Amino acid sequence: MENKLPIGQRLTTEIQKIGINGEGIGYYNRKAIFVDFALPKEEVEVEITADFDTYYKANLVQIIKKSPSRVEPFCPVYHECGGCQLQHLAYDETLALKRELIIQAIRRYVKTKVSLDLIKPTIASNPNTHYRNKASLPLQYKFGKNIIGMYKPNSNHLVEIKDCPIQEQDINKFYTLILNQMDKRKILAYNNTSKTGTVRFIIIRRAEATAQIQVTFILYKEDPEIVELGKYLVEKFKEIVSVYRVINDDLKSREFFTKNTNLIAGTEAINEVLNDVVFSLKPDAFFQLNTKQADVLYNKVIELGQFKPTDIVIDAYSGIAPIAQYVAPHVKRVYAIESVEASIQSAKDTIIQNTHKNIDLLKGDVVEVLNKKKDIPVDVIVFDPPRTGLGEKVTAFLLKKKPKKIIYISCNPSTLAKDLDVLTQAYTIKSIEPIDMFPFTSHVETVVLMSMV
Ligand SMILES: C[S@@+](CC[C@H](N)C(=O)[O-])C[C@H]1O[C@@H](n2cnc3c(N)ncnc32)[C@H](O)[C@@H]1O
Repeated sequence: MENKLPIGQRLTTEIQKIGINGEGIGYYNRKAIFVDFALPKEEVEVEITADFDTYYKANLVQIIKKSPSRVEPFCPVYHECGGCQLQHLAYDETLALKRELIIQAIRRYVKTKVSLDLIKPTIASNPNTHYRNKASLPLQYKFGKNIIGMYKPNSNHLVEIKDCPIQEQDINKFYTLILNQMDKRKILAYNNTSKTGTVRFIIIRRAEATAQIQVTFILYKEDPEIVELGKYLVEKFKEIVSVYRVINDDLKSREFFTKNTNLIAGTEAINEVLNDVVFSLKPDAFFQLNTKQADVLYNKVIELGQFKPTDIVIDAYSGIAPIAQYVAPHVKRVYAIESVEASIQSAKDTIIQNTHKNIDLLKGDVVEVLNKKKDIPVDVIVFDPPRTGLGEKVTAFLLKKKPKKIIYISCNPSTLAKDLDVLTQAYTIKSIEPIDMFPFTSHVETVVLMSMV
């Protein structure tokens, strides 16, 4: 291409919009330049760091014309850690930007015209700091101490995290306490170069309603000292009620849990309470990371569903079935479909402990279960799939089965928009509502209500 920019080239560009990962996007000869930490309408000097077929990547060198929405990030390691992408933008503006990301995805993938009036303002998270109820952080042993942190994006440099403003305060507190105990007991983080140490990750999950904490140690190999530490933690701290250890020596896998997962101290689950329902949380069961916003999301489902006592509802991709639990009092029957055994188990325990017994748990892949149960006379289906979205098989099922109403919860605007493109052949979009589940990150949750044309 003519006028190709070499690596290291500096240039000035005006940022036009924000990308799906929160980066600013400027252009050079109509080829996009992705610049982390740059904001729309800013004039910036950048340095090209990579050249791909359709875009450049560049570092921000200096801001020549600053956006009025730019603010000072509140985390001291914001620029290194990579966990958040939007702390340099005023919170209200992050909400507007998340709505914009959905608009961009819909314009790109949905052929039917979608009126902007249908896309509501993003529902803010309150609180928007210390909202995260679970952290899964890697460890390193450095200068005679265990440290915990996040890997700097695209590097093996661990950025130490001491007091994360996104995690719940108790999670920060117990990370510090556990690391101190590990140092004292000479339990070391695993090091793959020297093959020393054992602990690869520590996961801490906290239930907001009960303040109970569950700690899970992901180990490279067995370590009897961890069992002792687990027992100590449960005896010493009233909040820590459940400690697990997992042996996982597969350094390439992104999964934490293996068949070699054992409770080493305390109870099997911690209890969270939402909408008067007690949820049993085992370490590998899915639970939304922002507890208060999860309640907002589930109440939104109730509001949009306008359920009737005669309704039959499906909660697809149900996790531990919180949506089924919220919907159950309003309808005749709910079928919850989930493939992961741990989540099904937690959902079962939740049903046993609570009053709503009109929920049937169906274990398996959503496509297979829907096809097996195709004769159920469904009124409303609620979908909450992973980032991959519904995909061809589920959308084809819906176009054939034609339930009256669909509520689609999505954590990925692109796959959502691709699925909507197919579903709008038979369905009318009634509303699209972004919900901020992960403040100051580029992630956005969306709830879409659709009904038969
Ligand atoms: C985004 S979570 C939603 C969970 C739940 N609605 C909630 O709010 O807690 C998606 C869930 O879908 C499950 N899942 C992923 N792929 C699946 C599939 N093909 N069939 C059934 N469940 C699946 C995951 O295990 C996870 O629990």
